[in-house]
Amino acid sequence: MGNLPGIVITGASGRMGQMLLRTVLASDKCRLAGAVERTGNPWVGRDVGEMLGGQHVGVTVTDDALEAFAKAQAVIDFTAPAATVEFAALAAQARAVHVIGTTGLEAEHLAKIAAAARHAVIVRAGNMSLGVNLLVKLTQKVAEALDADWDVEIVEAHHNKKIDAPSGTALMLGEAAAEGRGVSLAQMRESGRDGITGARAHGAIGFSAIRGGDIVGEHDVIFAGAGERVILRHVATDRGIFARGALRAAIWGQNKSPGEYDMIDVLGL
Ligand SMILES: NC(=O)C1=CN([C@@H]2O[C@H](COP(=O)(O)OP(=O)(O)OC[C@H]3O[C@@H](n4cnc5c(N)ncnc54)[C@H](OP(=O)(O)O)[C@@H]3O)[C@@H](O)[C@H]2O)C=CC1
Ligand SMILES: O=C(O)C1=N[C@H](C(=O)O)C[C@H](O)C1
Repeated sequence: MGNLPGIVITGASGRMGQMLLRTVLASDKCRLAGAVERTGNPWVGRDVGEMLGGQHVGVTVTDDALEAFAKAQAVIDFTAPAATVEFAALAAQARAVHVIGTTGLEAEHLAKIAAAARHAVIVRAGNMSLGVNLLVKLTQKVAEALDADWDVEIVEAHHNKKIDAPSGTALMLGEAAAEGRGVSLAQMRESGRDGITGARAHGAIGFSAIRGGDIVGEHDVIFAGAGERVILRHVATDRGIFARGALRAAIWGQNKSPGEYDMIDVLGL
């Protein structure tokens, strides 16, 4: 047990935090080394098992991230951009692998994460599931095969508590389509159409977001041509797929050289 990699979960009380805690506790490949929440969160000071509605597991939720990270080999972090940037610096200080699932990261956050990755292993992906990462590769392949007369539209649907759009996954798929076509997503991206928008720009990569109920996550990549459409789709029905991917990344990252990696690296796709 002592030799298994110790994992800390940040944002422990969140939707993904709770799923990650359950996944780590059920795994025989790692052990739960800590759980972090921010100061004032009602989980701080309580036993993880109790907060998950079961038996005590002997791990108390803390708001001292550095102290928790120092005792661990990996940190799995599905929180919010400001928190993730802070955790990246602390995980690097503790030389712990930092697995980042947080989405909505802007250029300023990405620059700080890249700086932390000079000293530690960071695995970051807007979607940690096997299925979506396979879809990313397929999207790139299809975009390579079809010319820009095929309009690319990415449609995503998520639960009504999601705070960022387009989703991290949609952006990964958009990047893959752009790469397949040999263009820059920043230049071709078209989102949030409303009103008299004018005709669609040739070669644009469009994004639409649906928010409602408890949708876990659904993504369509539509290649719309003249007289036919190719649609690539992924439907998530259980957050366990993200947690299992993140755990795999945390274990994969042990003994790797410092740097930034993604799930395509982890899965060897
Ligand atoms: N890459 C992937 O595969 C996936 C990524 N995600 C992403 O993961 C993130 C979290 O999603 P979800 O679990 O649904 O969100 P929740 O809102 O349920 O959970 C977020 C957690 O992070 C904590 N948190 C937020 N800000 C801070 C901070 N500044 N310091 C410390 N803790 C903080 C929250 O604490 P508090 O409640 O106190 O605010 C909460 O516990 C999102 O960015 C989402 O898009 C989600 C699923 C899959
Ligand atoms: O916030 C979510 O829930 C999810 N976020 C990720 C994203 O932004 O793509 C992954 C998944 O779709 C669920």
